[in-house]
Amino acid sequence: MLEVRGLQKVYRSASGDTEAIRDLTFDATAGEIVCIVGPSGAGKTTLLRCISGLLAPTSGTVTLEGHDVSGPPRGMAVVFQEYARSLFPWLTVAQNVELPLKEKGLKKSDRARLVQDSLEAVGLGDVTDSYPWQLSGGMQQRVAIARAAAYEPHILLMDEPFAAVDAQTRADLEDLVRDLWQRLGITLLFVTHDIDESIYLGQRVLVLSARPTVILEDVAVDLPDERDQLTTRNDPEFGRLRTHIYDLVQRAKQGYRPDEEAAESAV
Ligand SMILES: Nc1ncnc2c1ncn2[C@@H]1O[C@H](COP(=O)(O)OP(=O)(O)OP(=O)(O)O)[C@@H](O)[C@H]1O
Repeated sequence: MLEVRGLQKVYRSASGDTEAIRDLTFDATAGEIVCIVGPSGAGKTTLLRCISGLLAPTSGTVTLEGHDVSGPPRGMAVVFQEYARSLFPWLTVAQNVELPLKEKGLKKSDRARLVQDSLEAVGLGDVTDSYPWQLSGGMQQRVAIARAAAYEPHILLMDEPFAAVDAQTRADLEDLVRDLWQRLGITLLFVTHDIDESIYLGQRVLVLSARPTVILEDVAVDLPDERDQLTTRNDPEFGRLRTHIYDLVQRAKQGYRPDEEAAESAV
């Protein structure tokens, strides 16, 4: 589904170069949930921007379903942290969800069905004619998720989508995302700061080093596919993974890198 090969990104500016990503190589197979964690400023957003074709890599390639990504790919949807900025305040909830479907060229009856189905799937079937600013933060993020789901993407990228909502809403949205993922059979790449969230959602967790980023470890999450907030988080394997990933992220913050050469340049 997705192949990232030798990805490097250097931001160039008059005040100097910033190497955000040094060398990233990984795959995601169709239907997989891969979570990405790493220290603040590691380059997680940069990585998602390169994968979504919004930013050109300095070197390396991103291939989606066999095609090189050089602009926003058709089969991809993205949900960002800032739902308030990603929804149009002058459009109703239904119109916000419908907009990308118009751009996709779907006919009116198909659009209406997808809008209604996706809003019902996220529990917002009764606020379709409201405006985003009339909804709570958690509800607005549900609209953004419904918009992505209605688009019927093959791959969905989510960049810290729940960072701005309260803990209870966050747990509900995590379950919603797992539910949509299971029902739609999509591939999901999910960036988060929250180690527990990465384990709860993921089948794999990619742990990134500090900038310039490389992969420290590709951790397999060996937990049953049926997850719930109490049982899964109390599973001894969940605790083991939490300790392991926490330790990796702490070492990443202290400058630990897997390759000798990079370790020297980071000092
Ligand atoms: N447009 C830009 N121009 C120059 N440098 C940039 C630009 N965007 C990001 N950077 C730098 O690249 C590095 C990686 O940034 P990025 O936002 O990808 O990290 P992140 O892991 O997503 O951070 P956080 O976890 O804090 O959200 C940072 O040092 C940042 O300052």
